[in-house]
Amino acid sequence: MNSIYSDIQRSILNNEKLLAVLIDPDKFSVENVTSFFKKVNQSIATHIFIGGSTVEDKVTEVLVSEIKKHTKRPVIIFPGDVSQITDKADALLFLSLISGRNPEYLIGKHIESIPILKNTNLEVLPTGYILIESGKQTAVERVTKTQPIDRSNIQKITDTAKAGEFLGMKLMYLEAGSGALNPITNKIIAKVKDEIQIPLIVGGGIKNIVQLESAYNSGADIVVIGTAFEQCESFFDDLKK
Ligand SMILES: CC(C)=CCC/C(C)=C/CC/C(C)=C/CC/C(C)=C/COP(=O)(O)OP(=O)(O)O
Ligand SMILES: O=P(O)(O)OC[C@@H](O)CO
Ligand SMILES: [Mg+2]
Repeated sequence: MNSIYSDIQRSILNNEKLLAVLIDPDKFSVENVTSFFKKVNQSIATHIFIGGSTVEDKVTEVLVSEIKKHTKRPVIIFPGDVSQITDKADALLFLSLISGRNPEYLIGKHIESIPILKNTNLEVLPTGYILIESGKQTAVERVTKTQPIDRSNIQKITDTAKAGEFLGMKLMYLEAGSGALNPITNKIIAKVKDEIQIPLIVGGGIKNIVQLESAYNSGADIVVIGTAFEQCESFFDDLKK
C-alpha cells in the first residue's frame, strides 16, 4: 500500500496545501512531546518529518515511538543517515542528494540501508533532495561534503529537478538548509514547479505566515518548518485549524 503518497497526490488535486513539522531529535526531548503535539494537533500541520544531519543511534526510534502515541499525523523519517531508520515511523524519505556529487549520498547510503529496510513496513518515498545556497554553510553541506547549487543558477536547479523526475523520483525537495537566512525564492519555486509534475517540497528558513503563504502561492505543495517551531512554539497559534 502506498497510502501516504496517494494521500499527498489527492490533496494536491484538491488544491490543499500541506505542512510538515520537522522534529530534529538533536534538539527535541521526549519530555516535550505531550505539550508540543497538543499544539501540532490543533494546527494546520499535516505531516511530521523527523531527522537531522547529526543524530545519535536509537534516539530517533525512542522519539518516534513517543510521538506516535500523541498524534495521528503520519510520521515520516527524513534521514541524515541509515542509523535513523526505524519501523516505528510510517514512511521514509528515500533521499538522494542530487545537487551534490558525493556518491555516498547519491546511492551509497541507499544500498547500505537495504538490509534494514527489508525488515520494515515503511512506505518508501523516493525523493530528489536539492540543496540551494542560502546565505551560510548548512549542516547538510558540512556532513555530506557537497556544494549547494547557486541560487542565481535557476537553469541548473530546474534541470536538476527534471533529471530527478526522469530518474523516477516521486517527490522533489528544494532545501535552503535548516535555519537558513533566506528561504528558497518564489522565482525558484515557481520555475521548478513549472518544470515537474511530481509533488514539490520546500523548506529551510521559513519563519512566518507571510513566507509560508508565499511558498504555497509560488507552487510549493508541502512546506517544511522546523527551526521556527523550535524557537517559538507560539507560532502554532497563527496556524490554528
Ligand atoms: C536513504 C538513506 C537511508 C539515507 C539518505 C541519506 C541522504 C542522501 C541524506 C541527505 C543529506 C542529509 C545529511 C540530510 C539531512 C537532512 C535533515 C534531516 C536536515 C535537518 O536539519 P539539520 O541539518 O539537522 O539542521 P541543524 O543544523 O539545524 O540541526
Ligand atoms: O528548520 P527550518 O529552517 O525550518 O528548515 C526545515 C527543513 O527544510 C530543514 O531541513
Ligand atoms: Mg540537526
